[in-house]
Amino acid sequence: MFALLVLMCFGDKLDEKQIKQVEFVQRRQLLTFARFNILNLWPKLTRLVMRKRWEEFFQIRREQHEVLLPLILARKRMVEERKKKMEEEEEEYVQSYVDTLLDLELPEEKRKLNEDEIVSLCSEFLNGGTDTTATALQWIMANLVKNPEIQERLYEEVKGAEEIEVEKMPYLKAVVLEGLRRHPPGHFVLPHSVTEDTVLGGYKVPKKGTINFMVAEIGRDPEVWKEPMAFKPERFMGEEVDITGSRGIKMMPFGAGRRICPGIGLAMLHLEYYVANMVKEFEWKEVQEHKVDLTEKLEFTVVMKHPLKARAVPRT
Ligand code: HEM
Repeated sequence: MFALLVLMCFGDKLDEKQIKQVEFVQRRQLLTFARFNILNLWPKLTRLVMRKRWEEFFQIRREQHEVLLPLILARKRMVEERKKKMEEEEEEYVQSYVDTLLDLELPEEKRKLNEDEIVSLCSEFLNGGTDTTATALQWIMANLVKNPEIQERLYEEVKGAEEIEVEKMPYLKAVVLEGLRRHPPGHFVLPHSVTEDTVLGGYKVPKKGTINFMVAEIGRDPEVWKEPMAFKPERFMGEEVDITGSRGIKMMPFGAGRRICPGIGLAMLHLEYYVANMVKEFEWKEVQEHKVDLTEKLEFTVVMKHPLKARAVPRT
């Protein structure tokens, strides 16, 4: 998943060593996220009393720059060369995320993004799109291992297809949606700030107050969902479910409204393709010594406390 996101971000394929370097700086950032969060609460105060931690934070950021920036600049040079070539030889190339950032002009400020901003946006793209999708995939596969009859019904839908055409596979979509409802990778959205005094559900929320939403509880509300803790993709069959929240909210694994996850389309596509191909090529069986255990554990996302261990038997 990470290598795929790196390819989408920087364009041309990087070698294994480069991917490992990117993975190292990004993973370290994720793992230290909680430790540095406090610096953000009272920056003026913590700059005085937590100087060591600030230094550590800047050092990690510097090292991230040292790895990501050369890749961005190399891509910039390559795109410029290719653009020249294209004019001469009409050659085409696939756009990467970095290309779009290099082209972007901020309309209000009438300026291009600077290097620091591009590094941050690449980092956000890589971190935002890897753990979330990989976690969701693991939960979905765990439920398919635990429920062989659901896996079999899905296999019936995907087995004949030469290529996976997700729009013709309603049960596949239902399996992915049920996975996201029952096990959203994030149990909360990112913190949101209120722009004016307001009242929500009878509670006064003051201007600048921080609020969040209980994503997992919403998707497991027994007043909205029948048998909410059961894994039943059938509940999504024949029913158009809108997960963007534009027509009411029954589940919101990607958030809702203006700050909804910008990777929603990509994530759904990745999940559908991965699940379909994994089930098409292999039968996923439970291993006696490693029974599927759906206990949750909070890391950067809410992951399986005991990661899935299954036997993948090639389909003949
Ligand atoms: C199953 C996969 C994913 C899930 C469940 C997920 C979920 C979320 C959630 C809940 C938020 C916060 C929304 C809010 O605060 O209201 C978010 C934000 C974000 N996601 Fe995703 N996401 C996924 C995949 C991706 C992918 C593939 C990308 C990009 C490649 C991505 C990039 C982002 C970014 C950049 C933000 C921050 C947006 C902002 O600050 O406004 N996500 N995501």
